[in-house]
Amino acid sequence: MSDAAFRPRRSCLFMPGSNDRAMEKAKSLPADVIIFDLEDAVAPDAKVEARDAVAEAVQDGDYGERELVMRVNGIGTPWFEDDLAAAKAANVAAVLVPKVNSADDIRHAALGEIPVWAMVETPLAVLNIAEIAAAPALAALVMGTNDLGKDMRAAMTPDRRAFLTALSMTVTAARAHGKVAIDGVYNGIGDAEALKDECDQGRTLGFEGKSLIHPAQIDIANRIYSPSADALDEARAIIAAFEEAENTEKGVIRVNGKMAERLHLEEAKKLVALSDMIDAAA
Ligand SMILES: CC(C)(COP(=O)(O)OP(=O)(O)OC[C@H]1O[C@@H](n2cnc3c(N)ncnc32)[C@H](O)[C@@H]1OP(=O)(O)O)[C@@H](O)C(=O)NCCC(=O)NCCSC(=O)C[C@H](O)C(=O)O
Ligand SMILES: [Mg+2]
Repeated sequence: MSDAAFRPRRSCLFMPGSNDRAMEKAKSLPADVIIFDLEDAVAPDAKVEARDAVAEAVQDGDYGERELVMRVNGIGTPWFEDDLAAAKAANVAAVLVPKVNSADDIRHAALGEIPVWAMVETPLAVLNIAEIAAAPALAALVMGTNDLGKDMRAAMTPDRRAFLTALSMTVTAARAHGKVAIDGVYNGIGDAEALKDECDQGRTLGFEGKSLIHPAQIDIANRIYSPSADALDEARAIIAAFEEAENTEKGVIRVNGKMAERLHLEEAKKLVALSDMIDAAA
């Protein structure tokens, strides 16, 4: 993954492109990624106005370091082509395509330099996840557990047991191809404890962040998806140990009673770099 692609994506806040107040508020919210939605959160008769409003908001700036992503309407809808053109003209950081089913869909949405993010929210997308993740234009996979649950006729339980296969396949495919994997939204706005549990679960599965629907969810996602103080201490100890003169040529050493190989050194450097980026943006 290039340096430009490596950045914090702990909290990815969705907002309807038809909600001017939310788009204004987002300028001061500590979300790493802002996802302006033109799809399910916008009613059909508000689509065109929302597209113009999002394009204007992105072009006007004032969102600081936040990564600005536009979720367009699905391929085959009357709005898709114009949404893509607006995303390109506004020079968004990425275009998020819903209801993707195949690598052909990614090619269809590819906009030259603008990376494509894909919602993983259909049973076909889960079955085709390896080819979707391998598509060159694809930069990130974002779980859509609401649509996936509907199509699978699966129950939304707190442990998300119906989704574990899809969640894990998505992370595996993303990792196999050096792409980003973002977990799905949690619909309960006032339930901080349940959101925390779901963030813990997503992090354990390997996601690097969570998509969110409300400002009250940002701090929890940021906290859980930030490197912990203990993890940073361990990472810095591994880096320092490999820098010692007697270890510079070694493949494996002992650090604080644990085995550390070069792969751990690589991970340690990434963790420290991520933490530095988070601190710099704060
Ligand atoms: C879910 C909501 C409709 C709740 O709205 P509401 O009850 O009006 O929120 P509050 O009164 O608590 O809002 C307080 C203030 O915060 C601002 N706000 C609210 N939500 C957002 C937001 N997402 N981004 C930015 N700012 C937000 C309000 O404007 C209030 O501000 P102020 O008045 O100045 O104090 C609402 O939260 C909402 O619309 N959320 C996003 C919904 C959305 O985008 N959905 C689509 C993406 S999720 C999805 O599609 C899932 C996926 O595809 C799948 O299949 O799983
Ligand atoms: Mg969806």
